[in-house]
Amino acid sequence: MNRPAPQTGTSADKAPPADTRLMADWRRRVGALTDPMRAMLAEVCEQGGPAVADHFYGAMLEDPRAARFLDVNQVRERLKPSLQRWLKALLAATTGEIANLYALQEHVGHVHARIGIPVDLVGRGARMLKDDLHAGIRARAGDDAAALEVVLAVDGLVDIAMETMTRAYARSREVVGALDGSFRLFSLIQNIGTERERQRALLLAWENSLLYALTAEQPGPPQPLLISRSEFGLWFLHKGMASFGDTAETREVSAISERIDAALRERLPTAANAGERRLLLDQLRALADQIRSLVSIMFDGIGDLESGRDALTRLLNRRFLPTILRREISLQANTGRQFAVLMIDLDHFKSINDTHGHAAGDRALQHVASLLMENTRGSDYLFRYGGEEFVVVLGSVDEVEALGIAEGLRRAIAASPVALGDSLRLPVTASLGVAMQDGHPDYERVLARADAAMYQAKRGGRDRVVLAGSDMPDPPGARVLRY
Ligand SMILES: Nc1nc2c(ncn2[C@@H]2O[C@H](COP(=O)(O)OP(=O)(O)OP(=O)(O)O)[C@@H](O)[C@H]2O)c(=O)[nH]1
Repeated sequence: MNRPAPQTGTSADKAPPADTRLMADWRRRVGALTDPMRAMLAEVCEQGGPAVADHFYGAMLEDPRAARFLDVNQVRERLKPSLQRWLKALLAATTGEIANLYALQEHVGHVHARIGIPVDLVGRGARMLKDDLHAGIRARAGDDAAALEVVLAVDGLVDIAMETMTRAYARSREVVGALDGSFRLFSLIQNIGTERERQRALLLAWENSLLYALTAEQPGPPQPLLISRSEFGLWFLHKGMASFGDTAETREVSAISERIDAALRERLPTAANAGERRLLLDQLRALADQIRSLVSIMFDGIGDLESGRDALTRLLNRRFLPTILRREISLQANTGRQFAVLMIDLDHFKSINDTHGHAAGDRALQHVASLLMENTRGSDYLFRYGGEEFVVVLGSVDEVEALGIAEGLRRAIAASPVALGDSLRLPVTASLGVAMQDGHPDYERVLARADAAMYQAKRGGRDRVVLAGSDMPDPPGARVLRY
C-alpha cells in the first residue's frame, strides 16, 4: 500500500503555472501598506473578526444553495474560526508570505470547484466581507483620507485573493466538465451487449416478482415491490442516468417508474380480490414494456463506446472517480439516500510478486477484480484505484448494508485462492476501509476517511474491515473494527 497521496480529478497538479503578474501586483499592494495602515487592519481583524464571521455565515446559511454545503456545527466549530484566520493572514501578510497565500487561495478555489459552490455565492461573500471591513475601518478612523486609503487597500487585497481563487476554480471546473463528459462516454459499460441484456433480465426479474406477489393470496406490503428499490431501479438511478444523461428517454423512464411506484403504493393495499390485482398487474406490465423499449432506444443510441477501463482488471479507471462521487453526493442531497466508499488494499501483495513473479501478481489482481464484480450489485461502481488497491462506491446503502457488503467481499477474497498453474492455489487477503458519506460536500473527504480506515485495518492485523467513525456493534463473526 505504498503510494503517493491520492490525486483525483481537480487536484492542483492539473493547475496552470502560477500567475506571476498577479503575484507581483499582490506584492506591490502589500508593500504599499504603511505601518499605521497595518495597525488599523490588525485592529479591525482582531476586534471585528468574530462579528464579520458571524454576519458572513449567518447570511450564507440563509441561502438554501449554501445551506446544502454547510451545517451549523461545522460553521461554528470550523468555518468561522478559519474565516477569521484567513482574514488576518490576508490583511496582515508581508510580501514574503504572498506565495503561500496564493497557494492557499488556489487550494480554496479547487475545493469550491470540487464541491460545486455557485460562483455568485462566493462573489456575494466577498462583497459582504468588504462591506463589514469598511464599516470597521470607518468606525475607527471616520471618513478622512487615511481611512479611504485603508478601505482601498482592503478592497484591492480581497479582490486579488478572489481573483486567484476564481482562476483556480475556473480551471478546475473545466477539468470537471471534461471528465463528466468523457465519463458519460466511457462509464457505461464494459460490454454494451452484455449490459443491455443484463438490464433486460433485471427488469424481467422485477416483473416476475410482481407477478408472483400479485397472484398470491396475500400480496404483502408494496415496499419490496417498488421498481425504484429493484436492482433495475438502482442501476437506473446510479448508472443509467449518469451514463445516458438528461435525455427525453431517461426523463420518461424516471416518470414511468414513479407512476409504477405510486400505483403500487396506492392501489396494492386496496386491491382486495384477484380480479383487481390482475388489472393492476396488467397495467404495471404495460408500463414496464414502455421502460423496456425506452432502455432499448437508449442503448441503441450509444453506439461504439471505448472502454475507459483499466486494461488489466477491466474495472473503471480512477480518473472517473470524482465524477461518480460528485454525482452520488448530489444524489444524496436530493434523495436522502446514503452512499459508502470502500477502500480495498490487498495484503502483502509485494511478496506475491517477489515469490511467484509479476505475472502471478497480475493474475491475482484480475482474480480479485472478478470477485469484486461477483459480490457487488449492478448499481455499484468498481474502480482500480492504484497498483493493488480498489475502490468500490456503494449507492443507496446504510451503514449496516455497507458493512455487510464489505465483510462479504473480505470473506470472498479470503475464501478464494488464486489459481496459478494446475496445482498451486495462492491465498490472498485484503484490508478494507469503509466510510459512509457524512454529508460533507467535498468528495475527497469521504475518500480520505475510507483510506484512513483501510490503513487502520492494516495496522490492526490485515484481512479485516474497519468502519470509519461509527458506534455500531460488530456483526457476529465478522472481523470488523471501529475507530
Ligand atoms: N503484479 C503487479 N504488481 C503490482 C501492480 N501494481 C503494483 N504492484 C505491486 O504491488 C506491490 C505493493 O506493495 P506494498 O505497497 O509494499 O504493499 P504490500 O506488499 O501489499 O503490503 P501491505 O499493503 O502493507 O499489506 C508492489 O510490489 C508493486 O510493485 C500490478 O499492476 N501488477
